[in-house]
Amino acid sequence: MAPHCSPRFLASDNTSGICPEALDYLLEANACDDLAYGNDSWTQRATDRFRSLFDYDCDVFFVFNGTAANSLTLAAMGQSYHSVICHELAHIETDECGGPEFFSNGAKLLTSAGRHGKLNAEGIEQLVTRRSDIHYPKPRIVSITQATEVGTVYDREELLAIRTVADKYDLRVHMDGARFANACASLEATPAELTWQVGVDALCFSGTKNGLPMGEAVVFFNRELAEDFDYRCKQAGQLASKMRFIAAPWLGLLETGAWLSNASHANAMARYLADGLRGLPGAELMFPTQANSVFVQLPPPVLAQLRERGWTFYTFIGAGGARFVCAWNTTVELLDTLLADIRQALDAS
Ligand SMILES: Cc1ncc(COP(=O)(O)O)c(C=O)c1O
Ligand SMILES: C[C@H](O)[C@H](N)C(=O)O
Repeated sequence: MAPHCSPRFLASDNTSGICPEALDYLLEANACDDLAYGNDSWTQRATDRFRSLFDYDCDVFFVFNGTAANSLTLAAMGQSYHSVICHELAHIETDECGGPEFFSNGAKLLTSAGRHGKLNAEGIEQLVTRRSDIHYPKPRIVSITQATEVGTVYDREELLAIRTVADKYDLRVHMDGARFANACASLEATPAELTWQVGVDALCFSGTKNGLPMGEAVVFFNRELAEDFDYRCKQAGQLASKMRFIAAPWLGLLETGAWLSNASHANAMARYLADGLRGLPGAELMFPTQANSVFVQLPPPVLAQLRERGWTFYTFIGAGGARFVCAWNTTVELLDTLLADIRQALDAS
């Protein structure tokens, strides 16, 4: 890291830079002019690579960020009079500023609680069967976040249980995969095993949090839902004219395998941080650390002390506590410095 950089950014994996693999491919794509609006060779190669990665003839689109990916995908999966069932801590509920409701022209989000930030079949069924009258926005979509907003993951059995209840009530399954790579790494499962093989209809796969400068892939396994999605993107201002500069870095992640190694490293760093916190009197871990984020309860004076020392972390992610997120470039040295600062602040509090 350059000497002028302040490395104490653990608020989000969004604060990380571009990983080398993505940057190499970006620079290669920059060497020549190419066609615009996704007609370039890099976009074709990247979308083909996604079909190879998932071992499925899926439809793939690139948009700039995760809120657009989620909002436009949900709009494509149902009608304005439908509702979307999600967890009460879901990003689409808490942090997208009404984007899903706006782009779907009014679909309502119905929220359910669930242990460790996860929806479960019982909670979904309760919302679906609560009412059947014309005044109730008809449930049509279940949205799950994998890995979840609190750093846990859905295993295959949990995903299959959700698919079973979705089939029972003719619901479609959307997956917010802002940290999908972290879930694959955590569960040592293939992308196919965690998506179409367990009945996911559409996945919003984040590249931004995985080492890209920007860029999310919307992957439709249920291709009927993808009809005219390109027009939906264009109208929403999400059709990149120089799409090759999203596609090429994505290809870099996929062709080199960095998409998985970056996630594995981030997960390992989160486990390292959690292990260090576990031994500290006054620090209370809030959730199992199954992906790349760590939620911990710390006394307010300790949080204030950490901020004074330049550490960045979020405390608004709905579950309380402080969230530290590790990324592809997080180091043990950085975490040791954080742990030492936390230890010192706890001793002083
Ligand atoms: C779980 C989850 N979903 C979606 C998003 C949306 O991403 P963006 O901030 O790029 O709109 C985020 C944030 O980064 C997120 O944490
Ligand atoms: C919460 C914020 O919107 C962002 N999704 C993040 O995880 O950092």
